[in-house]
Amino acid sequence: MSDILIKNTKVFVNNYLQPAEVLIEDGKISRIAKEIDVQRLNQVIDAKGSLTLPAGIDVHVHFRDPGLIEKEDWYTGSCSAAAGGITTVIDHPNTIPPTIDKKTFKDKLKIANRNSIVDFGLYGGVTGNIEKLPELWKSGATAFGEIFMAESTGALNIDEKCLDEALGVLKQLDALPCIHAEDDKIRLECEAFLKDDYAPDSHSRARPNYCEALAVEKAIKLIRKNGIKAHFCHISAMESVGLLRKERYLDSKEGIAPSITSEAAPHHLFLSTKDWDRLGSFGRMNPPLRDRRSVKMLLNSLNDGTIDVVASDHAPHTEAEKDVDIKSAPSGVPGVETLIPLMLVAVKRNLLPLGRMIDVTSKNPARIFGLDRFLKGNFAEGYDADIIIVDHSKVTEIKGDELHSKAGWTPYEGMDGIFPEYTIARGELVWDGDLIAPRGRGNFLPGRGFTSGDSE
Ligand SMILES: NC(=O)N[C@@H](CC(=O)O)C(=O)O
Ligand SMILES: [Zn+2]
Ligand SMILES: [Zn+2]
Repeated sequence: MSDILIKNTKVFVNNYLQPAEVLIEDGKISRIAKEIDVQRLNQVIDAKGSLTLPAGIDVHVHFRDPGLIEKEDWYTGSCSAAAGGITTVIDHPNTIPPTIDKKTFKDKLKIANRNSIVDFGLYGGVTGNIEKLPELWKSGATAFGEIFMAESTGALNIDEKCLDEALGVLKQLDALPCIHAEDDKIRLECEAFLKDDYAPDSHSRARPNYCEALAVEKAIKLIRKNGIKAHFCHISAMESVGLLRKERYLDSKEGIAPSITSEAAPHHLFLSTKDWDRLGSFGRMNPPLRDRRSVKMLLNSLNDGTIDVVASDHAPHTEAEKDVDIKSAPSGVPGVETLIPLMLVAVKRNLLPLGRMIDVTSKNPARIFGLDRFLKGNFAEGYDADIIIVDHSKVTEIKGDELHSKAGWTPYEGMDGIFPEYTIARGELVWDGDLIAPRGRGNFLPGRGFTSGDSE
């Protein structure tokens, strides 16, 4: 494996940016110092004053492979990740077939092993398959979900009774459930009421804030009843944030670590219901675009620590699939490649501090999903060299046709992004303006329940 010395750069260490050099050996960060003297080196990168930062860990992607590879596959999805500064992903189970038992898990693992250029974990799906959860855990599922409380792409949603049962089993396994919280009864009622309304923004009205908040509330009750730790996917409504804040408070009063963690998606942080006019049916995703008040609240809660993680919910669909009326369009937008670029612009605009951005895109996802065991999520000597080099002054326009997802479009068209100059994954240069990584170089990062021999 080639060694790399990054010269003429700045690193964010001890809470401030400081000039440094970074030495990478055997895939690890081996030294961070003002000056590093080495005799023989394979490669020197002159960062020309750019920042060397931890790469992102995106715990919420839908790479669509197997079964939906007209939308994305493990190679294109992982290329899109690497080009956007993400070196680890966790893939959700709503593929065809869905990842809901040992066989479908192993089949997806084989495909990912052969094709992914970034390291990856896989979620185990939760449907009516309660008796299959232990075998998914043993096969190496990182966590479980997304557990759909309402219909979304793939229609894997379950009712409260089934959720309760699943939480009971996952508690026994000591595995983490990840919940897509929307209330399906409210969705059905609102959709029926809006059945003749074809305005794109009717999708936001069909799944209103209280549709999410009520599901969050119900899920919290079941989480507490089962005494389990849990994670909420893509929180978007201000009312949900209030509920999560309360749970944080209750845990802190008991003097215990937070039992409930959550993530926000870039489309809920950087887009709003104002974008319906521009996006039309391309703006359809679940949970839907929210109004400015929720957007502001979401950003505040990312800053104050109520929300722990930013994850893309990369959910690509082709342009042809999306370019239909709002009710026929599938839900979901691509986002793995634009997550870090949008967050870097947010830092530049003082919407959140750089240290907090690093926490929510790298440190916290590693800790919550147990990837710190693999030496991920810490920009420090001895940890995996998962690194991006970014020129913070170089703001460019996001263009869908320059991104690497099969989707070929982005809801952020024309918006500002700061893209990485280089992405280094476990010490290997994978992106330098071109993708230079061999297919299949990504490693599987199995969950804690993995029993070797059970998953080859
Ligand atoms: N977010 C979406 O609107 N769609 C996701 C599924 C999901 O996360 O709900 C998809 O897989 O297409
Ligand atoms: Zn979801
Ligand atoms: Zn999703």
